Amino acid sequence: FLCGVCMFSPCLRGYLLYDVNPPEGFNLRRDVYIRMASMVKTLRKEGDDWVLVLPPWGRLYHWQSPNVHQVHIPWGEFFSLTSLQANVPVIEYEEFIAENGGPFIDQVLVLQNYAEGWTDGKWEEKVDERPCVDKLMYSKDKQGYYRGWFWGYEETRARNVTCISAQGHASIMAPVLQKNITVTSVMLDRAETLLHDHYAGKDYWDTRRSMVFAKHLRLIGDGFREKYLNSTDDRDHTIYSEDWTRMKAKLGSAKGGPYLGVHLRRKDFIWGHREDVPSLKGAVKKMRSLMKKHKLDTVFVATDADEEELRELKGLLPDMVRFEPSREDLELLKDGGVAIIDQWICAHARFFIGTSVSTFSFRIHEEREILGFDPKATYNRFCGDTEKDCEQPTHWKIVF
Ligand SMILES: C[C@@H]1O[C@H](OP(=O)(O)OP(=O)(O)OC[C@H]2O[C@@H](n3cnc4c(=O)[nH]c(N)nc43)[C@H](O)[C@@H]2O)[C@@H](O)[C@H](O)[C@@H]1O
Repeated sequence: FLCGVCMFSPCLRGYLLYDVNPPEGFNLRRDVYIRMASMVKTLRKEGDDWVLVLPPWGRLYHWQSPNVHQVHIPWGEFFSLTSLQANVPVIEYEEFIAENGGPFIDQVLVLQNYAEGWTDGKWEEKVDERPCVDKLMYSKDKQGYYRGWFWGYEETRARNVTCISAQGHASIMAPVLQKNITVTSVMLDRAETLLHDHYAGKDYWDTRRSMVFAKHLRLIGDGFREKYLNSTDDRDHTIYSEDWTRMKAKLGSAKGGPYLGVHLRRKDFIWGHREDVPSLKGAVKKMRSLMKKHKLDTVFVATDADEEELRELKGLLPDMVRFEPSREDLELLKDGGVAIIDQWICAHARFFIGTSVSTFSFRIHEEREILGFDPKATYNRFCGDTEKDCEQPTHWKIVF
């Protein structure tokens, strides 16, 4: 077992696995990674050799391109593993299977909120083993092992599944794992239940900076910028270092390419008729006024709009530039790769405007913060057509 054994004998490795509520999208999942990385750092402070197992990407609600195989996707397809590893020890799930001698997870802890909510309206950090509140997404097989989604790996089994009510920061789980768990592999399911240890502090930013996009995606984005947007790092003062520990651009140093970058979130953001999301007409009006104000002739639009809305948008804004991969490229890049390239291009624009409370837009803000853009050119969002108090996004200043 793990507790403190490293001081006296060869260290056993603890594997921390995790998963997130199925409907959550790509960019919230990237945020949960930051919380889990922080927890592994806390666990390692005691000297134990914990490693974070990267949950394979797949079956995401928003990744709907037909006939593209989108399951069992390793993190290396989207992010630079060496960069992640320079922050905290991580391994891909298939490496875990190899190291662990098979697809067995010793213990799954399903995190849940307290059934009674916050007692007396008072916030306190707490964690307890409790009966499961929701229907368990795991079922016992004939041999007594638990089956579950497990990122689409049908052969994976858990030896034990328990529910834990947790309220607090990610690291409140560290003592639970250190004191009570005498196994080598633990999976936290519904890991989004835990909060950030210190949102937007140094540790947050270290992990965020380590989430360097995979090189092939950056290269495709850079090639597109040069070819269609007249944008190169030299001219735009956005020189990037693959080694994130050396990437310390001063805010205001980046100029960005001569285009307006837009993230226009649609689909489920408009189905709810949200007050803070504009009509296409409203959005295009805003784009035109920003282009005029910032003397930009080109606009790059990243959007998840459906076919019908895209047609309407093209009619309203015939000169917009979009990244539209061929069928073959889409099969290689997958929806996740295309999303990253869209984000990368938006991150290099002279001026950026995104969509209210979209984590897709938030991740672009962070990327621009890392590249050294003036916050005024980054923390902007569309307002709903009739929205009265259109509060703009918060500037989360980078900390080195
Ligand atoms: C309401 C909530 O919204 C949350 O979405 P939100 O924060 O925008 O952001 P995400 O969590 O990333 O989910 C949106 C997904 O839609 C696609 N998508 C959205 N905008 C673009 C775009 O401009 N370009 C490309 N290529 N793809 C886009 C992409 O797959 C992305 O991961 C969801 O995570 C939750 O599940 C929930 O639906």
